[in-house]
Amino acid sequence: MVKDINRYITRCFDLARMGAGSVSPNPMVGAVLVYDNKIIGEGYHQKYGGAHAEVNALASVSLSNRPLIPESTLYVSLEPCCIFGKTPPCTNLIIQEKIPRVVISCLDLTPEVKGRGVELLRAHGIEVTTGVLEKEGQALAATRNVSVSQQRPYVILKMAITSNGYFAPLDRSQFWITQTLTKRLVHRWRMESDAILVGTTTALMDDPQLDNRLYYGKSPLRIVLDRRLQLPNSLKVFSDGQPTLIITEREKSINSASHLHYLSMNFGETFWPDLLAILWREYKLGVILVEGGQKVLSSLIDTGLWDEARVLIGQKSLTVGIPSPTLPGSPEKNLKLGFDELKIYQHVQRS
Ligand SMILES: NC(=O)C1=CN([C@@H]2O[C@H](COP(=O)(O)OP(=O)(O)OC[C@H]3O[C@@H](n4cnc5c(N)ncnc54)[C@H](OP(=O)(O)O)[C@@H]3O)[C@@H](O)[C@H]2O)C=CC1
Ligand SMILES: Nc1c(N[C@@H]2O[C@H](COP(=O)(O)O)[C@@H](O)[C@H]2O)[nH]c(=O)[nH]c1=O
Ligand SMILES: [Zn+2]
Repeated sequence: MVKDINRYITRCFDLARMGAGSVSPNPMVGAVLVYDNKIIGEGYHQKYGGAHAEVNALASVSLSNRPLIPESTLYVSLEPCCIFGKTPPCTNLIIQEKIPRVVISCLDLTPEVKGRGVELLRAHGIEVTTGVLEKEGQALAATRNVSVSQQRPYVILKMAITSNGYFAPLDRSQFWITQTLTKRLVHRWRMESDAILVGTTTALMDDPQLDNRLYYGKSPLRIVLDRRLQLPNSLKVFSDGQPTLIITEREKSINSASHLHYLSMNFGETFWPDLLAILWREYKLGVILVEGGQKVLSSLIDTGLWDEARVLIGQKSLTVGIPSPTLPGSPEKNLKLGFDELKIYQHVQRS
């Protein structure tokens, strides 16, 4: 029985992941409806602003199976919403459809939901089980749950380092550390993020494209720090016609192209919390991938404003160079990627 429950929740997770890159700042959510140990409906949140997983799961039930709904169990990877957001509350639908049992992996930490969805269902006599494969469910909902509780995007630090711990050559020229195949994984991470951010020197020295060329799906918004608007217009992030947000303390340059957006702000002590709060509140960015350089990554680590770090270790080495940023603690995961290695660190926020 527990095995079956875990299997259905795992199916919810698999469905939820199909929304990666399309639903942020909403969470990835999957749902299955089960009658007599058979799945009769399943769905996931496919697009930001679109129908929720529960709605899609119920809509997928065939006409002949519809009478079974009031005798079925709904499995959902995240607590059903009980608020009017872009769509009506899923709790209303579950109550209307007379679903007698709901099994949930983890709670939605959106302040207006946060357990109220569960309470509402129980108040209507629905049997609710929570906490099934909770750790996996929380990992899937982490970007959403961190952003709604911290009022800022979920921040992923990404860096490539040499086998002997260097980040870049001393002259700051571009030095490719990882194998070609790893690049495709990085482009997948880009697709799954709402924005990529880099520092001024990285934009200048690497002239990166910062787009998703090697995986399916969208490219994220590019964010470049350019305090004094000193970077040349010829850089790819400014000249390829795709959108870039430039963070500066100057006023927007007159005559700028329409794909270039400017955010003028103070580069003082509270720069990072101020910037992240604006990116969440005004730009609705739920996940940011920070791709360097060393100064930008180190200053985010120092302020504690990061949630996850993905460190790629290549086989190449440098005899001298800029040392890699130092992360506190030890990695939660160590993975082998062909000739490269990937270490994933999680940063537990003080809330
Ligand atoms: N191995 C890897 O994964 C990567 C390596 N690189 C390499 O790293 C090198 C560049 O790194 P690095 O020199 O550290 O430069 P960064 O790309 O981190 O840019 C740093 C500059 O950004 C500006 N800046 C504005 N606000 C901030 C802030 N709050 N915190 C930090 N910087 C801020 C400053 O310039 P100003 O004072 O002018 O405002 C600062 O000097 C290059 O060699 C590049 O090839 C880059 C990315 C990834
Ligand atoms: N050197 C290095 C990386 N560098 C990162 O990749 C950016 C280039 O992006 P693009 O121009 O879109 O391909 C560059 O500015 C920096 O952020 N990444 C890696 O996976 N491995 C590497 O060895
Ligand atoms: Zn909902």
